[in-house]
Amino acid sequence: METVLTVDRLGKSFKDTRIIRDISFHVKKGEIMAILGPNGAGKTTTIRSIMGIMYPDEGSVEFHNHTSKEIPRHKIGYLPEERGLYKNVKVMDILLYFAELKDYPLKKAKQRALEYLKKFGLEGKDQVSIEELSKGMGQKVQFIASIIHEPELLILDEPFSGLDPVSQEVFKDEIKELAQNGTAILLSSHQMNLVEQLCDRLFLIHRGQKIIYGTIDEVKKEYANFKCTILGSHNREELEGMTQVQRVEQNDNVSTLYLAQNVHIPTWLKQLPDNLEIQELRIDRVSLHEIFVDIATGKNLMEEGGISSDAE
Ligand SMILES: Nc1ncnc2c1ncn2[C@@H]1O[C@H](COP(=O)(O)OP(=O)(O)OP(=O)(O)O)[C@@H](O)[C@H]1O
Repeated sequence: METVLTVDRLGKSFKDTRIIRDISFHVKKGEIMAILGPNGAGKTTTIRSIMGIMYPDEGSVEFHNHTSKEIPRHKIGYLPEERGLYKNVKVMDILLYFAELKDYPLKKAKQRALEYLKKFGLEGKDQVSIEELSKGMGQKVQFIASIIHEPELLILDEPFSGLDPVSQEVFKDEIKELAQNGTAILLSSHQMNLVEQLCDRLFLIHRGQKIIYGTIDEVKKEYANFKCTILGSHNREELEGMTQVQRVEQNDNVSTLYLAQNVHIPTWLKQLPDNLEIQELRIDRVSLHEIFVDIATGKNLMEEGGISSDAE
């Protein structure tokens, strides 16, 4: 698939503080790519630099073959992190205003606006003023505003924040459908579970730098080691001394053993000590959520392997 957006070695400082450095990734047509990271990691700074709202100090942003001022902004849709639309304007008027800003034909925009309002459960709200909508409804209208002009590239900064689970599903389905129809999508989030369900690739950023970059499958294969959870009373040192155990966590009488990347589970299970008390035993892969939390809190599950900065 053709590459729509290329971000190359982006860097940005505020005063003397480096906020992001050496950020490089691309987004292809029809693909959903996530920028993930804890609060303050640099997601919004990266997105604002791509959008030209902020000027990066280093690196470049390319949309197809266009750079900086030549980028045709009307082919890009953007849902900013800060929500809010003019309060005393009618829903349809605001949507048509956004379409006009992007030079999109108004008749077509009106039709699309009505279709989307219906799809998002806001049928009949087109003549209601924004201030009469709930926060979630307002967010849906803002989402429609970002896609009204059929953008080739859609950038969504925290699209799911503040939404109830049902609205999250509605957004997820719509984002998937847009990608299936060829839109290149870049979204930021700190909700690993949603990213896992929705995205093709992810870029994990922490303290302004790349930590992991790859497809969801690659990331899982490379970082989501096995863990073994055993119910029973155990001596911690004994568990720590077992082969291929990298780390042990204990909580009451539940012990979790984090295993090495190349462990062969059937072989490993066979060598468990005869005297080990097992009331229950479970083998799972470490979830992407756990990987995320570990990185964000500076703990490293994969102590031997470490977190690579070259996942691609
Ligand atoms: N205008 C600014 N002046 C100075 N520092 C800034 C400015 N904007 C952002 N920062 C700093 O840059 C860092 C990254 O912020 P950014 O908003 O990009 O993070 P984020 O990953 O989007 O976080 P969140 O998930 O909390 O929205 C933070 O430490 C923030 O304080």
